[in-house]
Amino acid sequence: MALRPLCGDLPLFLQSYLPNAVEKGNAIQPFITLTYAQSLDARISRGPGIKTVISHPETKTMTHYLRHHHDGILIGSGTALVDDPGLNCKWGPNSFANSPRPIILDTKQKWRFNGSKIQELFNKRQGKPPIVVVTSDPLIKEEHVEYAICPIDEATERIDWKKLFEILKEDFNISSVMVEGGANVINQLLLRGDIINSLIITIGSTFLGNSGTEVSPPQTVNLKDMTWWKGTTDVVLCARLADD
Ligand SMILES: NC(=O)C1=CN([C@@H]2O[C@H](COP(=O)(O)OP(=O)(O)OC[C@H]3O[C@@H](n4cnc5c(N)ncnc54)[C@H](O)[C@@H]3O)[C@@H](O)[C@H]2O)C=CC1
Ligand SMILES: Nc1nc(O)c(N)c(N[C@@H]2O[C@H](COP(=O)(O)O)[C@@H](O)[C@H]2O)n1
Repeated sequence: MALRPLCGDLPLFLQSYLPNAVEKGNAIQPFITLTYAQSLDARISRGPGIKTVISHPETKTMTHYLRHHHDGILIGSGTALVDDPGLNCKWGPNSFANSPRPIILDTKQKWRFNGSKIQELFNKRQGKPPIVVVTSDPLIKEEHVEYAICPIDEATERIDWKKLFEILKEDFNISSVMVEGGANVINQLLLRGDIINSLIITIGSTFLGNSGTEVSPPQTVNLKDMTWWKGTTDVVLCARLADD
């Protein structure tokens, strides 16, 4: 379905939270934006396995505008398996050129490009082929997929985010990444003020209830540089993670 036109005041509202060309060019780390849509009770879906629309069409367009401004878009395997998202950019005249590279964090190697929405869009030249993040040489290598091999942190049994973003910049020329979720990924990265440059949260005017998938980091997280946009049914918060 076609997107609504972008609300006229959003580009200026978002401007100082978008990847900056000068910063991008000089940094070792890519510019990282953490962005998602949540309900008033901090749920990002109605429950496990349930793809849930929270954003109003005008904030959905904003998400595609954000996609246009990033080289890569990262999600966890939970989201890839449940939502089968397209992760392309429908904003602007050329979906292929405007789209970020989908990056799927799939250390357990469960997600397949073959048969996915990402493949369907790639075949129609409306989206880019994905980079799949793994911890060792993948058991199955799919055509058109590139693999980022990222070491696992022995203590946490998770990949080291800093290392991953360095690999994406160094080996794949990805200078900016928009992280879209899901909850597991967001709850980790809300604690990483050392990595996250911008936080952009759409808040829909609905409660999804306590069986919904919750975004809530394991400890207090303070924000700085907050600014709010108000749409028809949603508000958008732009901020940065505070150092404390
Ligand atoms: N409303 C919104 O904006 C969004 C909503 N969602 C929703 O979120 C839900 C999925 O969230 P989750 O189940 O939490 O899954 P998730 O998408 O956060 O993926 C979790 C998986 O990613 C991998 N992973 C995460 N961090 C890792 C690390 N540091 N190292 C290695 N592997 C790592 C693991 O395999 C883990 O099981 C779905 O219901 C989806 O619809 C997802 C994205 C955005
Ligand atoms: N911005 C936003 N609003 C919502 O209401 C959502 N449910 C999401 N979900 C994210 O978008 C992905 C779907 O992308 P495609 O439209 O298929 O390209 C989904 O997987 C979540 O990451 N986002």
